[in-house]
Amino acid sequence: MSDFASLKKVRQTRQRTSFPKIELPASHEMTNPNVVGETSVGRLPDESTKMQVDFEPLAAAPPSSAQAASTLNTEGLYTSLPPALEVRTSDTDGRGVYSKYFRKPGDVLLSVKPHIAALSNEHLEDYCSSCFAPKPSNGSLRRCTGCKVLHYCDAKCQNVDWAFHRHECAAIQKWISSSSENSGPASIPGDAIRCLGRISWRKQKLGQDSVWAKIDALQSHRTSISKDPNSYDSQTYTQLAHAIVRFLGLNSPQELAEYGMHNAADLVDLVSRFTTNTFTITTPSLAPLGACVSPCVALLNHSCDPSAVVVFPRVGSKEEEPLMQVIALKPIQPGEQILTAYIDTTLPSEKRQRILQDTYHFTCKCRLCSPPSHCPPDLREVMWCPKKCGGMCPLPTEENSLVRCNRCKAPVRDTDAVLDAVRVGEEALNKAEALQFSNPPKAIQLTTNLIPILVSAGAVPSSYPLLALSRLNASLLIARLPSTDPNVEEVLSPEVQSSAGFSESKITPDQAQEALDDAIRAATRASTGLTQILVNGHPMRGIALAELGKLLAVDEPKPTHLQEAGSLLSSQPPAAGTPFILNPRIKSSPPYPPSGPARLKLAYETLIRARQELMIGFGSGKNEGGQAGKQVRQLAVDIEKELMVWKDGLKMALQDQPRVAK
Ligand SMILES: C[S@@+](CC[C@H](N)C(=O)[O-])C[C@H]1O[C@@H](n2cnc3c(N)ncnc32)[C@H](O)[C@@H]1O
Repeated sequence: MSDFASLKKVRQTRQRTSFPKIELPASHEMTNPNVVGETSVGRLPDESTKMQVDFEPLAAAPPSSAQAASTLNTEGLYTSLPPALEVRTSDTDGRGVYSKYFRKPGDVLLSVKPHIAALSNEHLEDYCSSCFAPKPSNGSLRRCTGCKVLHYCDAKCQNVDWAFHRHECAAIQKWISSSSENSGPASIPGDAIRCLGRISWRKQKLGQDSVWAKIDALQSHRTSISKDPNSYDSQTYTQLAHAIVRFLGLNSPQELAEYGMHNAADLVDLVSRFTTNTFTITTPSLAPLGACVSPCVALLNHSCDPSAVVVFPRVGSKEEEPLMQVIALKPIQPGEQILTAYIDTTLPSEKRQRILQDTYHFTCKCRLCSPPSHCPPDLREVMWCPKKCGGMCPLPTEENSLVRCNRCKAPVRDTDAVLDAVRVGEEALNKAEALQFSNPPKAIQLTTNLIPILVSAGAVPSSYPLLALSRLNASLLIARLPSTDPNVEEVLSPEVQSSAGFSESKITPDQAQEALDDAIRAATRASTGLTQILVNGHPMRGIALAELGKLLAVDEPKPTHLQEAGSLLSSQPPAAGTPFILNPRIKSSPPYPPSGPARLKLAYETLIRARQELMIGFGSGKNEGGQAGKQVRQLAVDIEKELMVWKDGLKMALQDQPRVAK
């Protein structure tokens, strides 16, 4: 049977889903890198290492040698793609990657070790900074004796990383000693800065014609940076530019030349190329781990309805990891552009457009963002028909409150109630997201309370913010589950006791069963929502199903619906994503989750479905669905054996029964 350890770990690492915002010491003056007519000076905290970074006027700055170098590097960048792919340029989205041949879902289109990668601060102790493997459950990682910050599996991993860590090691030590608080992750430069440092030091050592200069051939949005000093991108660019100057230990603008930069515009270009082209490295179960840059993967353009996905399935050798792969999600025709999603595509279109505009400076015109007029409403933005005819209506908005069912045409009368539920739900989601690590019981309470409000307002499981609340709720409830390890005796924290109304500090079997069943219901709701809107085989769907299957496979602390032995073979458990969760208006549903053998059978079926999806999202063939797919397969095999034991036991019990005389 399964345990919660891996599920809990996933939850702990789900802290960041997109490009990181870095924190600078308060002494850093915030200046807009692109304000024309205003002299902006970046101040460093340590006066002795103060360097003036004049960021003005960047938009009008002439092409620098770094930009000229990009022409040279473009050729090298394109030839690093495998022969089955080619780069083409269009007026709408610039360069993009096209497939020369037909590819089917699950095909690995591109497989590379990222150019540069760095773990985020909170993972530096628990993951190897070279191969990104987690700390072994029965052992520990080795700490770098220099910086005492990065950790490695062993000396081999450290050697592989040394070319990158060499300068970084000294720079981290200097950074820590000049920080006001000199312990804990806050006093270490973030993953974005460490990535930028690693690129710069490689370029400094190997020169402007080396592979490390390929980043200069990537797209920069320097000239599109907002002129508003308070805008998100303006602040991000300023912070990153200041921090990189400090991390590289630059004392004068002239020193930028060593890194192929000749003025502040070049520095901002570097930062812009990074923010436009960086990826979040994830674990095989999609928890964020850090940041990386891969110039050839960065040539792929975006769609909110993508044909491919970028994943880190952990199928490479230690030296190849973290191996980054682009996998086909849909059939791709010869000559078709391969498109991946840069953002969380479960969000509604307005939110997606805002993030794409703020971070990537473009307006998406994909099928989801600009649907043809006859298209049914997007399931991210719909509610059930108020007349319960089984049809759906677009969720009302402030601008469009006159909405009707797409089937029976009944209007939604109480639009204010729906608008209120959505508004309150969104507020609770923001609060719960902010509190999820500092105060999980409060975050659980917020999400648990708001889900029924949205459900009774008619929201479908895939709609925003219900799906986001359900996913957060499921991950919080999984993290709260007591350990299944018989050697670990857990005591409830006073916080959990008061929030859940427990009178004892030790969890009883009844409470453990209830907590497990709650987590299963929450995971089912989240998985149902994801299945409604994401394409078959999307890695998020596969991982959500795998989590649900693992939960169903956990030994029940106190089985609640023990079946008659004779009903084993005939029992029909509800399929994963049961109708009562899909449509709460259907009242006469069987109890969910089932108990005993019916539950085990459901676990098996869910894991089989998960494996089929993981075999697409994390690659078919040799990949075998990546590490997640292999684990799920093993668990399904174990459960199949357990089901056989049940069946055999039942047969024997029936044979042993005294025959009833006719
Ligand atoms: C990671 S780069 C992709 C490669 C880029 N097209 C190039 O020429 O280097 C991201 C940038 O490409 C452009 N882009 C990507 N997808 C797009 C789309 N669907 N529509 C318009 N522009 C897009 C945007 O300028 C975005 O900031």
